[in-house]
Amino acid sequence: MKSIGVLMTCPMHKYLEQQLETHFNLFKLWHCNSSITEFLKTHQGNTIRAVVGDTNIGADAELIASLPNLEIVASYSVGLDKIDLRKCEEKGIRVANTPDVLTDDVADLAIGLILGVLRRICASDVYVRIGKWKDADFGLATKFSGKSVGIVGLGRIGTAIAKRAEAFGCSISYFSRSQKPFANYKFYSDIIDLATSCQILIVACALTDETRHIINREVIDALGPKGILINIGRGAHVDETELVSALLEGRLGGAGLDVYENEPEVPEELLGLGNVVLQPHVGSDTVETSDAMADLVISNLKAHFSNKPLLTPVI
Ligand SMILES: O=CC(=O)O
Repeated sequence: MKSIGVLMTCPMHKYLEQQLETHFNLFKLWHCNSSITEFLKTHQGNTIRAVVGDTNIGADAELIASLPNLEIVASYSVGLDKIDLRKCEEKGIRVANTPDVLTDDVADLAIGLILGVLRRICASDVYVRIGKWKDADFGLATKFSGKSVGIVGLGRIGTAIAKRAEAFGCSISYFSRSQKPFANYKFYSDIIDLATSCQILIVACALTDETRHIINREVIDALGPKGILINIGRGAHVDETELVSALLEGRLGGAGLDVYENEPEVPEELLGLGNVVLQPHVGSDTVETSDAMADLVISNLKAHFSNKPLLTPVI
């Protein structure tokens, strides 16, 4: 397989890069200072048969159009929102992603964000470090155990979050396109009803045209001044301007965010808020999970080029 051209769209996990270099003829898109077209002209775009993208740069229509011999997009992510799936389908290009291996990490972080916001873990850590404890006690936080948790999207990650929250004695309800026969949680077909009924709302669905800005002003107001919003999905699930103004005006109790609309840009106003915990899109970024995701990308590519079924096919 050493002669098969594989294009990586941006720097990802070093181990993945090494594995791709070992098994394939690796091209790195970020090594070009010119346009994609220019890069592909100099690097013989027609030798490239696979693209490996991630949550930053996937495979959009322009990239797909410039690779006449592209056969597969193997994404180093579970999210598919940076891949033009319609184009891939149209052109018979296979698509694979990295589900399952990252579920636990993302669900763990969702719980971490809830605890971070409610128990004010980041603020109290700073309090100790800067010596304020010597002057006065930190003050009170808010209990997590027993709260009502609403989950937007009860897929693999949403279900893993639900299980964890259950262990904290929380009542679980969810919103999704359809009721899940396997889930013993209260189903809401209307997201406003879900937001009204829960204290913590967690976004855990895929980003699609239907779920873009699914968390809008109405949902935020339904969640209310004591409500907490957790987003481990995609920034674009939330109308960020509305989120910022709700937090500034006290119409929302707090937020734990791993993702933003224009990453790595984070709205300036959020930086000064004590009721907000911010993470730099690291839901699946542990050594163990990153290695497992990389192995899955390599296995999908090897399967494809050996005419075997993909391990985690999307298309
Ligand atoms: O955001 C992370 C992913 O889609 O894998």
